[in-house]
Amino acid sequence: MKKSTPIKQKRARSHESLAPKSDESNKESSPSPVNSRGSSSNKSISSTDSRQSNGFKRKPGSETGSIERLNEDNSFRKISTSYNENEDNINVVVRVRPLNPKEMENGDHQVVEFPGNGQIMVDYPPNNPNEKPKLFSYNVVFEPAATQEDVLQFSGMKRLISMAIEGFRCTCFCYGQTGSGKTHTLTGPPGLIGPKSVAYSENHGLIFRSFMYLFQRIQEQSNTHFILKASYLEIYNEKVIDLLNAGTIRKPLAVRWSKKACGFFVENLFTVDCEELDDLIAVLEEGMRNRSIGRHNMNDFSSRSHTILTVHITSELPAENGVFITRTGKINFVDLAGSEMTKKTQSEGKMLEEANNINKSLMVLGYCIASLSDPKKKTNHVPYRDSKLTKLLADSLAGNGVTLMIACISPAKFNVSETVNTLRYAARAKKIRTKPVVLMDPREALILSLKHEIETLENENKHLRTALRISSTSTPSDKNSNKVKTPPKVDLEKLGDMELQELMELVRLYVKENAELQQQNMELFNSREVLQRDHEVVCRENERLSRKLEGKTKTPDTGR
Ligand SMILES: Nc1ncnc2c1ncn2[C@@H]1O[C@H](COP(=O)(O)OP(=O)(O)OP(=O)(O)O)[C@@H](O)[C@H]1O
Repeated sequence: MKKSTPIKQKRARSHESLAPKSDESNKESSPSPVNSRGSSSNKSISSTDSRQSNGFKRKPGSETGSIERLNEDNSFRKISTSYNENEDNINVVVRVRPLNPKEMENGDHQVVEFPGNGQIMVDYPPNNPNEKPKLFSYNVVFEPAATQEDVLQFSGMKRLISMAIEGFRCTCFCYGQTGSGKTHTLTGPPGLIGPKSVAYSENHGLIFRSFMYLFQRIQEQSNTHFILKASYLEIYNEKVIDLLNAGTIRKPLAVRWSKKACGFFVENLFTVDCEELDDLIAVLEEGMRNRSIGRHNMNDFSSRSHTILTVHITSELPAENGVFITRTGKINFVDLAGSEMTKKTQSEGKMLEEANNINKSLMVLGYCIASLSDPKKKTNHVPYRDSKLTKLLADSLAGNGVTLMIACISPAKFNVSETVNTLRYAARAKKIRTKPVVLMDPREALILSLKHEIETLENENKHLRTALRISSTSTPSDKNSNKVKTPPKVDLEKLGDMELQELMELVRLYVKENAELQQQNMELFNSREVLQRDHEVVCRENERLSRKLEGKTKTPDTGR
């Protein structure tokens, strides 16, 4: 069996110092940066909790519990959150960015509040005494002071990475209006990733941190061979552009349907082998360099396209009998372009065309989410084919994947209607249910199952043979006992070296032998039953005759 080169077990560049330090988050000053569903608010946790790591500690004995952060003075500060690893297949978290300098300059104020337990309250419509504030509930809500590391630790991203390693198709996508912090969450502030990028910054976003975590997990599994490949594309004005092979012409690539994989794929998309962490980071840098960015009234570095960075993870795990189990998982990082009100962004010309395309594809995504989240509509048509974005996300939303949606919002009153729209969108996405499955190499899965079958049949046939031998000694007249042809004897340890055809032939012989042995056993069983019945009849007749004989010998005594 072909084996691939394992991922090199060495750390890359200067990222060795990247592991989050326990006091990394101490610089935060807000009392409640994260809150989440199911948290037991204001419950304090003993500082002797053994499950303490990275400056955080969790409620003992439960995966769901409050998270507190370690302060510089070694006391723990409640950050009002709970962390539940076993969430739905589509987890939805909300990240609220801080008010930006422009909003503060304009005297804008915050219209969102955080009641805890994964809830967020929005004063909408603002300052209307006749309307109650809108309350929404999610898996986790990250408040403005939450750090980039908080997002990795508590969004469920680590679970997603582990699942991708196990062979699931996973997707993390950021959704929200323009300027709400999607790119910041995924990659960090503008200029951080690029030729002059620093080795490590606390501003590094979720992608960078996920790569780190991915390599850490892979290096822990020294008995498994991993092959990592990455691709990076953007959907700009409904055209798919390869960000790793963009060239000067930026030739668009076709999105096609694969019958075999039952999904859409991008034809001729460049995939790069990534043996080391640095290779993945180089992919991120290259893609970020080539993506389309523009400046408008609400964001100086606005993404003018949707981007999808995919890491394919193939693992080869040695199983029994020299067989390898191959699994291919993947993880997509999707940075959606922000929905925008063109009046507010004052987009015109090229920018306006981009905005219209962005809004259109997001609208189609919205329709798909609405259809999928409504059990009544689910059987109806889901309009994936109406945009390239939804074609490529179809699998993540409704197929066999596991998805994390990070809804990014601004806290400012100026953006409140877009904020409520995003929160509604996210609430709908939360209702979608998927059915995740592990992707295994079908040929190797077949070989493995054939080997199990051979072993089971061999054991069963052995028992049947023994049963026949026992029966045939008790019924020496039986003529069938030696009629069955035994398959050639194989060393079970060497099954791994056999070709698929040989294995299938072996299974066929074992199945044949099994059927014949079953037949013989059945015949023997039937003839034994007949013998038993005859035996019973003879016994009963014997008894009757004995009783009769007894009666005859007793009569002369009583009569005279
Ligand atoms: N949580 C945050 N903390 C600090 N700064 C943030 C945060 N979120 C966003 N910002 C800053 O706000 C600005 C806009 O953010 P970003 O570019 O990520 O928005 P976006 O949602 O990706 O916008 P677009 O859809 O236009 O691309 C950036 O300067 C970014 O660094």
